[in-house]
Amino acid sequence: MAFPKKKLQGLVAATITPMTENGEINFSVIGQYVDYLVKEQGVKNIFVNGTTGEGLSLSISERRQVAEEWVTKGKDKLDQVVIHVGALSLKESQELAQHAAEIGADGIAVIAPFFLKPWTKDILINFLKEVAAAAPALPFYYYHIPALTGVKIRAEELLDGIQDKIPTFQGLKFSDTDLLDFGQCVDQNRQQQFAFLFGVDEQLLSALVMGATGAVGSTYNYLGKKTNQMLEAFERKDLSLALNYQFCIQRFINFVVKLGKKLKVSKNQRALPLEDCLSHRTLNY
Ligand SMILES: CC(=O)N[C@@H]([C@@H](O)[C@H](O)[C@H](O)CO)[C@@H](O)CC(=O)C(=O)O
Repeated sequence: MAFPKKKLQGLVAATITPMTENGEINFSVIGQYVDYLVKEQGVKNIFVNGTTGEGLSLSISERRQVAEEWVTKGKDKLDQVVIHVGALSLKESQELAQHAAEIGADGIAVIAPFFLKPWTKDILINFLKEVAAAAPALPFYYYHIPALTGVKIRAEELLDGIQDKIPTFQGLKFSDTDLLDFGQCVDQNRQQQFAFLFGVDEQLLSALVMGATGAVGSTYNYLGKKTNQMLEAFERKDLSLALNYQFCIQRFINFVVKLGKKLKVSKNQRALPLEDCLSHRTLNY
């Protein structure tokens, strides 16, 4: 077993799956995408085939190919490539987990099955355990996203004794706004070396205060640099500056949220005054 592996920390970009105009996966740009994340955003960890990557809307064959391409193109450039392998079918999830191990991914993550839902902690744990067992050398992360799965089992409850059941358990990707639940996950597992990865980008600063060790999110694809500045300010205990960065990021996300489905960018038009939002002119510090 490859443990203990380097702990997953800092920013993790939840990658978009690039598509052609015909709805086919555009593998040809993944190499450039890796370079962009590393060089322009300072982000060296990625989370593939998750919510942002529309993993659950892809076929199993597509998910395998996408995972493989990211691992191949990220080799010697990225620190960690985590593959989301959750599926409604246990067999498919296990197949994807095994495949992630074969191609040399650095970890796997799994959401709760969301159609016929597990209604107790034990049922959910049993499902996760079976998937994790298909890749026994890979760090395993539980991907908690109750608003989308409808599975409301509290993460804090799930984590209680989890390593006894899933020895490869390494951390939690927490995509929810319940900071009581998140804080208790951290507080009750201080003896463990788990990664606590927060997934609500607009609230990351609050989660850092609660003990988040990193973050997985869609905005780190393009706000990675800015968010890294927030992490640095937080590390230096400059909370006022960190808050300015968080507010800046919130203004951006708020703008996009308000646009909703109307968000369209023509070739010559910027969707929003990104520079105004992100430049030092707006950040009054
Ligand atoms: C529901 C959703 O898509 N949440 C995003 C956030 O990064 C989200 O886009 C961001 O906080 C803006 O609201 C991530 O938690 C999802 C994610 O990490 C993933 O793509 O797997």
